[in-house]
Amino acid sequence: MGFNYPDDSLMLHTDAYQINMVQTYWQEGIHNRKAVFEVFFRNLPFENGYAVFAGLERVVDYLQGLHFTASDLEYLQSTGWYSDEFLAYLKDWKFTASVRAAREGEVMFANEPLIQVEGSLADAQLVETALLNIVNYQTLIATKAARIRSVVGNDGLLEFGTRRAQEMDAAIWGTRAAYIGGFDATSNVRAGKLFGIQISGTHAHSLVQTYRNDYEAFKAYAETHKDVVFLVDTYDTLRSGVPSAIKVAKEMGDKINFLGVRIDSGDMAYISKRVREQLDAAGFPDAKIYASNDLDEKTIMNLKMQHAKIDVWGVGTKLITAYDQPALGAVYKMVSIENSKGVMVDTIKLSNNAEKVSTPGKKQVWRITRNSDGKSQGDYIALWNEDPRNEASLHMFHPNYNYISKDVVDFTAQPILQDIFVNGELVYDLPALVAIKQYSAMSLDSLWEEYRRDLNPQDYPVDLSQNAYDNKMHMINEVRGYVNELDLNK
Ligand SMILES: Nc1ncnc2c1ncn2[C@@H]1O[C@H](COP(=O)(O)OP(=O)(O)OP(=O)(O)O)[C@@H](O)[C@H]1O
Ligand SMILES: O=P(O)(O)OC[C@H]1O[C@H](OP(=O)(O)OP(=O)(O)O)[C@H](O)[C@@H]1O
Ligand SMILES: O=C(O)c1cccnc1
Repeated sequence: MGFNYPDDSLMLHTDAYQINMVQTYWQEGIHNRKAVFEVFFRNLPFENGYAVFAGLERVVDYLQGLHFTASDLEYLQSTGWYSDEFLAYLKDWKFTASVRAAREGEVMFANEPLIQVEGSLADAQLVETALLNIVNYQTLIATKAARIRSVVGNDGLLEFGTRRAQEMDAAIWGTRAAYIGGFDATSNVRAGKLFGIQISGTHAHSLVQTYRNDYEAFKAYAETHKDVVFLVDTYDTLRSGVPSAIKVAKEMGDKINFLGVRIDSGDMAYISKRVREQLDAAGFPDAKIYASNDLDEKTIMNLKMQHAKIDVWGVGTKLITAYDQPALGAVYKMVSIENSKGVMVDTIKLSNNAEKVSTPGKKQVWRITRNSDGKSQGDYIALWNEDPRNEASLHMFHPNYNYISKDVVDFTAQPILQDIFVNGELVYDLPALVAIKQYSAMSLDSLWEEYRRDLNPQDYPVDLSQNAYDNKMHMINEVRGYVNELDLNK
């Protein structure tokens, strides 16, 4: 569509303040100073013990070949905010920064870089908004999906959210994120086409309403489809819906593959048990019971506690909208910048709220696993020039409560941030989606159960190296001293 702009691009999918700042830097001649920014979130969503990082593929797609098109520049000019010389600079601008990121599907934690952008101040600033937009949403949905997967065990899990999603992009990319987080299939046909996700589905109440009769509707449907699941709750699940489904399944025999029935209302624990009895008694012990209706991990867990006889769960609204926590809150913070002498200096953002004080310096996240059992001991955030693989013993301590500490020996340290772009060139082979999903399950599996449970999980250790910690303390003191000196209220 392009809203009548044949060359519409995502370049202006940003906040005006980014371009405004870049105009300042350009005017001052500092736009090419090197800077490092990192994306991280401060709190895990849904009070979960981990997050599933998602969005990298779209980030790559967005960054590749990013530039201002003619209509982008025309629009910027029409605002009257930017000088012709600056617009001429934007016309030739290309993204040439380096980007490092966690693999898609990786389990990640609060206060650790998910993505790192290192390049000119202009490059790093211009891409902030889109990067956050992508990663905030997709990571949130992948995490919600993983929570739901964790309560259903090996049951089937279908994504049904498109109709309730916050518009079309959210439906498509949310479906992809849900798949990474553990869903098996989706009802969204375009997501099937674009991403190769298995599509799946039953039928709506309107089919039954059209025929005004369960039996007629199921019969007509069965005559035109194989692998059928009948929605049995339009009029009366136990007296009409299920008996009609059974009748059609018996009549059609081998001509259809009767997969089962879906229930979408009522007391699903009670009804599913009665439906199971009816299907079994009719000789369909393998027919599955599908359930949907405002499900989420809490309701599903509760239904399982009630021994509901449900085999396949269809989840829409509460997954795709991240209903109980609609924002992840990931931020993009500058951690280092080149000074006028060409030297990189670390930067910090202070706050009265200790949680909001950023950790200065370009960093790597190291996942520390104990060799004896392959389980994660915690993440170790170190300055870029450090390499814990050279250490025989690693001192890990809580960044706020230093007395909580341990020394780890016989460990493997895996660097989490990978090179994605080097000086604007894509150097990363994007894995197939199914490989991302498998990687995610593996990454989750490396966590102790205590961090994985849905309710009140233990805090996974995210520690700073001694150098990263000392650097942070040093900078806090330095900035405090500077503010005291400068205090204009004095
Ligand atoms: N046994 C159960 N235990 C806990 N929650 C249940 C149980 N059975 C159903 N639920 C959930 O309770 C909620 C009931 O919602 P709602 O009142 O909208 O359903 P309904 O009236 O049965 O159906 P309809 O969608 O036709 O209004 C849903 O979120 C459903 O998933
Ligand atoms: O409840 P969710 O988790 O969002 O799952 C998707 C819902 O969408 C459909 O209902 P809808 O009332 O839109 O259509 P229908 O007439 O087919 O039931 C379906 O029956 C589910 O209830
Ligand atoms: O196929 C289904 O059963 C389905 C699809 C979307 C929403 N609700 C149900």
